[in-house]
Amino acid sequence: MTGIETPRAPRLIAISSGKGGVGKSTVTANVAVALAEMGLSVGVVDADIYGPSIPRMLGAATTPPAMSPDQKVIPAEAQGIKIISMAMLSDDDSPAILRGPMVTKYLQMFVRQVDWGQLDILLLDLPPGTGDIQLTLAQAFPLSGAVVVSTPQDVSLKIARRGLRMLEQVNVPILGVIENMSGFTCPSCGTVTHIFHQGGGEAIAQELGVPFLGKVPLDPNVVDCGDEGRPLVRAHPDSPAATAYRQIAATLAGSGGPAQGIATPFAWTLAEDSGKPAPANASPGGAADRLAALDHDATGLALRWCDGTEQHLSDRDLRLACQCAQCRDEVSGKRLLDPGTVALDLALTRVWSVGNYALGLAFSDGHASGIYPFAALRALRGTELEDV
Ligand SMILES: Nc1ncnc2c1ncn2[C@@H]1O[C@H](COP(=O)(O)OP(=O)(O)OP(=O)(O)O)[C@@H](O)[C@H]1O
Repeated sequence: MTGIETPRAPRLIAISSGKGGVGKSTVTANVAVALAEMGLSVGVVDADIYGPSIPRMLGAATTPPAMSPDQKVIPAEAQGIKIISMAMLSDDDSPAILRGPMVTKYLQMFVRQVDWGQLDILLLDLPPGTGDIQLTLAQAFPLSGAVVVSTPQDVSLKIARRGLRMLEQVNVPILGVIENMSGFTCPSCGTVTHIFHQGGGEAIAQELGVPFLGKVPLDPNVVDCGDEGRPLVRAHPDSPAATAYRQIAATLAGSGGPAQGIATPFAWTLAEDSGKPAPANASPGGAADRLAALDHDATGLALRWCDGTEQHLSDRDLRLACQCAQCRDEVSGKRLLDPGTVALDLALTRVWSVGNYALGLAFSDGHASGIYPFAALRALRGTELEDV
């Protein structure tokens, strides 16, 4: 059994930002504490592998973690929160130089091979940016949703907008936008003054139709608290920033509930009929881009979508529709796979989930590199495929 396959799987919420230094880790640490204060059982994965700062901000030890008898990593604990971070696996002075695939490997371990116990929420403090690593993460984990942190500055907001679009493309529900360093809290009287522009985060949330979770003001105490390992929500619980963190936590606690559709991750081996996902509810108002059930028989793969639409695609048609780099020219979109080489009796052998947005398919000819996004699958019409 893996770390997240507990009887009640925790909600995995990614905290992301388009660029570094906007306060993503500070938000993660304070929101985690606020969630724990609400009585929830909270874990944090410091997935910011290049600049792990969560242990410092929460005052957790960075000594190498112990292993449980069943060879799981025992997370550190501080402020009532379970924490795992790259900072525990490498010493402070040697920055982690890891390439993309290694990062994903570490993160898989952080989520799946850690003895988390029974968690309600697992927050993932992502590395900044909207590149490959973030995309791979969205594919590797069944995220309940993601939060985007931005500052009120134009450039940060533009990058945040790009990040939001990327998350939308991979079907990660966007739980909302947080505008950090919005206005300045006077250390003596607590009044918030808006030195820079403000409200940009709210405008972007509105423009993209996602929730706006709140504004956290600039507060010099945030920096000291982060450096001393005493999160602001504990050290200055009545400050405007602490109030903002608590409001954000309350909204997050009630959002990102179980996503519609079949539970992910799954890996279904057809010959053994093992790992087949259990069907979920489908109804006319349901999501058109979520799968409610999968079945397979001699005529092909049957898909039922959450809005009740039924679809049937033969194994061979699915193989011919593969969009991987071996089968399609990435630039021209021209098919490289010769339909004449695909046997008429070719069969589907395995089906697995890719994040919340696609299926991976393997076939009896050994081909297993195709990823089939839900939107692309829905657009396929078996009998209308232009092939022989
Ligand atoms: N609301 C705030 N008021 C004042 N300082 C803040 C606030 N939020 C964050 N900071 C400070 O800004 C700096 C960057 O914050 P943090 O490390 O959380 O950003 P980040 O987005 O996680 O950065 P990176 O991903 O690049 O590591 C820290 O010194 C932190 O204390």
